[in-house]
Order: sequence, then structure tokens, then C-alpha cells
Amino acid sequence: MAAVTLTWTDLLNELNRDAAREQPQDVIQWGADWFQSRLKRDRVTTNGGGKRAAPGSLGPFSQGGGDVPPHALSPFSETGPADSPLGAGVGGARRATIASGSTLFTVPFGGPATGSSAPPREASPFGGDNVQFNASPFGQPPTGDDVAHEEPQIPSYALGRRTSVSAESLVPANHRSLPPTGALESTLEEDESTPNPSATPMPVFPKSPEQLARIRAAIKPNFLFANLDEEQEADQGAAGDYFYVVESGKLDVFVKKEGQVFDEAKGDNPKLGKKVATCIEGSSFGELALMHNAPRAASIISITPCTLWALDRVSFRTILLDHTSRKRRLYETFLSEVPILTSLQPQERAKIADVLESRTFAPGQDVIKEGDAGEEFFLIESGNAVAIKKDASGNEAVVKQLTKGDYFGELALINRQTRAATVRAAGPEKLRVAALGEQAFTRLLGPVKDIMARSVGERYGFAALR
Ligand SMILES: Nc1ncnc2c1ncn2[C@@H]1O[C@@H]2COP(=O)(O)O[C@H]2[C@H]1O
Repeated sequence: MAAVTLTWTDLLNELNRDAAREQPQDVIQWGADWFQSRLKRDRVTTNGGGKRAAPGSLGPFSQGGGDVPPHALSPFSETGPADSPLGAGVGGARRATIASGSTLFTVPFGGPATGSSAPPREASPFGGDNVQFNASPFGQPPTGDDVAHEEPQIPSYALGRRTSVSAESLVPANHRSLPPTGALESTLEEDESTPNPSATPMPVFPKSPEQLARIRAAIKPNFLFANLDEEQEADQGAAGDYFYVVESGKLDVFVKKEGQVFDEAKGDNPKLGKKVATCIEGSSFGELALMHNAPRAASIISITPCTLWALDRVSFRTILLDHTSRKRRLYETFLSEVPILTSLQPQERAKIADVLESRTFAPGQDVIKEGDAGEEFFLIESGNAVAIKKDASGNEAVVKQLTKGDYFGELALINRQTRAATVRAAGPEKLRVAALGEQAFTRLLGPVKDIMARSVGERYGFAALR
């Protein structure tokens, strides 16, 4: 890679851009951290790929494997799972090439809670009294026999960690000047990008196809990559720096409250609280803190060696924003052309766009079946469908033709009855529908719901009035 000379002005411009984005409250601390982080990134980049990130820099790293007892989560534990997405042991870490800082990295968890030579570290991403996860993923590097990193040892003071809680101004990845590489989702999926030269590109770690396959498998059932309903966000929160996805291993989640009665047979831990959940492969945790800037509400302890992927707060929030903005753009035109929604304001339609979920059906496939319970409302994005009802002897008759811009599935939600008809993809092309859950239907379609209710008679005749 050709060396690029960085001028003082370039550096200050970069600093200013990042400061404007992060809006730190403790500017001196933030500035000190920024320069350290920048220096390390520069050293890693200019030293070439194939080395592990310097201590304190954002980077994928992994440690040697081995049998370890149940332990508190510590990114700095000295033993770790051999099956890190980066490969077993530190060799895998050496494969990591760091282009410019990092966003997504494995954090090997697996060290014993006690007996580690690692000194106690600063604030836990989980905060609170019942802290178990008491080390910064940016803190000291793994020890062990890896001699690959030759970068100067620069002391880390809360390096890379947020020194204050602030409102970040984030630019969706699809508005960035570089391909949206740092965001987890964007790393995994193709994305069209609209250039915006003023935006700071997110950092990225190149990943091998095997690593990508493993991340894909781990996040497949993850909420972040499914539909994001506002309801899911209206929950009590916790402040933290990272969102975690479990690639392998098992972790227990504990919540401590006043006056709890513990049942150790059920796994409760008097020190940490009641065991409320177990995280396994594909689970995720830590999102509430990032969404709401609140203290961590739970302690999470690995009960087997684990490999986690950690996504930093800014990238996490950028993904959410990106996801939202992409969905809004995707549905903006379509929703503005749906006749039943024309009475809504553009912002109201944007909110609907946020929670829609697209599905496709081959000709002949049923979207909903007469007599089933109804939990969703549908808009036809493209293709054709027919509503079919059975007579007393079980013969089917088409009662309505539906096409692009039409809606169906409202009756069961309005009347709180089972589905009044079967709706089937009619062809010739695939049917594409946008589904809206019942809660969102009620919350976001209030006035429209009334219009629909009033037009039932006219729309379906007596057939719909059961
Ligand atoms: N004649 C009809 N009778 C009942 N439902 C119909 C008819 N034509 C279209 N439909 C749609 O088919 C849907 C089946 O599920 P729902 O009862 O929720 O809502 C129904 C209507 O949206």
C-alpha cells in the first residue's frame, strides 16, 4: 500500500470531524484517547497487515484455548476458546488485518474469574455494583506467546471508551463517503451507498469467508437483522460501550433487585441476583444500553468458554440508523402510492416503513388461511392475490382480486375474529407483501383503521360481516 503523508491539518480535520460526531463532554480526556487511538491505528496500518492490533486499539484478537472453569466474563482472560472466528489461538489474531481501527471483533472470554494475572480493570460495560464484566475490550492485550505486535507500548487511559454519555450525531452508513464497511450488517451484505464526503467512514476489519459465514450463522436469529419495531426499543435500558453476539458458548444473565429471594437450585447467585436468562449461540445482549444510554441492568457470566463478537456503540447506532433510513427510502414511494394511506402525513408513513416486513410468495401459495388467528395486516407491494372463501360444502370461491397497493388482513385485527378468507398469491409473478404486526397496526394506523372499519360493508358486502 502506498504511504500517504498525513499533515497536521489533515489530522486536526479528522479530530474535529470525530469530535463533532461524538460531542464529548470531557474534551481533554476524549482528545487524549483520540490521539492514542489514532496513533495506534496509524502504526498498525503503516506496519502492514498480518499483525495483531496494538494494545488498546480496536482489533480482533484471540487467545489460546483450554479447559477453563465457569468464570466471569473477561475480555482479558488469558485462556480462550480455540474456535475463535479468527482461528485458534493467537495465530488467528495474526491473520487480522486492520485497515483503520476496528468495529467488529472477537472478544475471547474464557479466563478464570480468579487467579488471572491480569490486574483489575476499569468500568464494566455492564456497570453497576454487580459488575462481572469488569474490563474494557480496548484495554490490555492478551498476554501469551504472541510476539507479533511491535507497536510501541502506549499506556491506555480509558482508550477507545466513551468518557461521557452524549448524543452522537450519526450518519447512516448508506450516506457515507466510503462503502459502508464497518457496520456489521454492511460488512455482511451488499449495500448501495450514496456519497457524502463530509461523513467519517466507519472502520472495518476485513474478514475471511469462513469468518463471515460464522458471523452470519451467529446473527441470523438476531433481532438487529430482523424487523425493528419501536416497541422493542421501549424497554428499560443500560449504558455501555458494546453490543455482543454470541458465536459459541453459554452465558447466564443475572438481575439484582432489592428484596430478592434466591433459589440457588435454579441458578440464582446471591451476589449477582436472580438468574433471568441464558445466552447461547446466536443470542445477543447489550443493546439496551446502547439504545438508551442507561446503566447496564444485568450481569452476564460465561459458564463455558465463549467466543463473542462485539460491536461498538457508534457502529451499533449507525446500523440502527442505517437500517431505518434504508427502510424508509425503500418504502417511501410505495407507501405514498397506497390509496388507503394517502390521508397520513409523510412522517406517519415513515413510521410505518420502519416496522414493515417484506415477504414474497410464489403463485398458489397462501399468505393467510381462512379460519386462522390473525396477527398481521398486509399491503401488496407487487404481484396479484385473490381472496377465497369456502362454502358450506368446502368449495372455494374467489371473492376478491387484489393487486399492488391493495391491503388485506385488516378484518381479523379490527373485528378480533379469525381470518374471514384465504388470501393466495395469484401469479403470474411472485407476490410481494409488506406485513405490519397487530400492535403496530393499532398504534400507527389509528385513523386509517377507522376508515377501513367503515368501508368493510362497501368493500366486501355481507360476506365480510360475519
Ligand atoms: N369478501 C371478503 N370477505 C372477507 N375477507 C375478504 C374478502 N375479500 C377480501 N378479504 C380479505 O381477506 C382477509 C382475510 O383475513 P382477514 O379476515 O383478517 O381480512 C380479510 C380481508 O382483508
